[in-house]
Amino acid sequence: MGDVLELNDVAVRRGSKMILDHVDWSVDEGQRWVVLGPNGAGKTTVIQLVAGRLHPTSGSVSIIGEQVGRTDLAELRPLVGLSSAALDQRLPAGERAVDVVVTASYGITGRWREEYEDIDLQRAQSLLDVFGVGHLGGRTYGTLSSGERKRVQIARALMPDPEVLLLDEPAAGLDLGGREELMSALSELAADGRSPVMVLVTHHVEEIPAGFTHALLLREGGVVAAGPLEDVMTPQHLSAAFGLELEVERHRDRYSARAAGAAH
Ligand SMILES: Nc1ncnc2c1ncn2[C@@H]1O[C@H](COP(=O)(O)OP(=O)(O)OP(=O)(O)O)[C@@H](O)[C@H]1O
Repeated sequence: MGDVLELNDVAVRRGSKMILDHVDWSVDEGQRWVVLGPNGAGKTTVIQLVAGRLHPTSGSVSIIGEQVGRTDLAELRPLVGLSSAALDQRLPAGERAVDVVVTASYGITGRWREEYEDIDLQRAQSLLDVFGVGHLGGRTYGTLSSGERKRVQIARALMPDPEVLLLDEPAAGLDLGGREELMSALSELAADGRSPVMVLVTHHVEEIPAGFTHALLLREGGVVAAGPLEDVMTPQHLSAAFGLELEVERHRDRYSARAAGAAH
């Protein structure tokens, strides 16, 4: 049984549509997972379940040994740091980047009348430093580029020192330089034994940071394959997930994929 996250025969239904069906997934301490699959495969829905934001229609979801439905979701949420596009839209454009990070200790978006401890502000600043945006702490969030915002969001997700870090498409919309900088920051985080369990959602095999250990491959709400990265990232599994014949290459610690037979 997964110590950290566990899905047992999970289904999620919306109206007549099964968004997830018969999903089993187990995540242990120290692992770094990528959740990969085409549009509409159910990746964000899986993340919402393990973030304690959504109840399954059937089956069971456990977060750090606590079963969703039997435990107050409000108690589970601080254990899980989440960075997603939906959350980004709720962050106030007029707030300083450092405040966007520090408010996460209080589980809120938007600084109001709270007094923050110096130690919290120092932690927020050092997390911004780790992601290379320490010099932007005093700038308002709305003035940051999308790449800078992504890094502030990840710093925010790490602020409460969560047990699990969930990153839903962290590289979406970034240019090549921004993507590669983010990949290298995430690789460093993945290599640090003090980091939380990490789960990263993407459509692109090129966006799997070096140092990630496992993959969950989804298609149409079901699991195509799950396990150690090298076992899952085969042409057979990826072709089945994406519905076309793919060639897959690994160069050092990074992957790339293209349609089989495409001009080289
Ligand atoms: N509230 C809802 N009502 C109906 N259908 C929904 C609802 N939420 C999600 N879906 C559908 O469930 C499916 C899975 O959605 P989900 O966002 O989890 O997929 P995804 O793999 O993250 O997709 P993408 O890569 O496009 O972001 C999609 O077909 C989506 O249209």
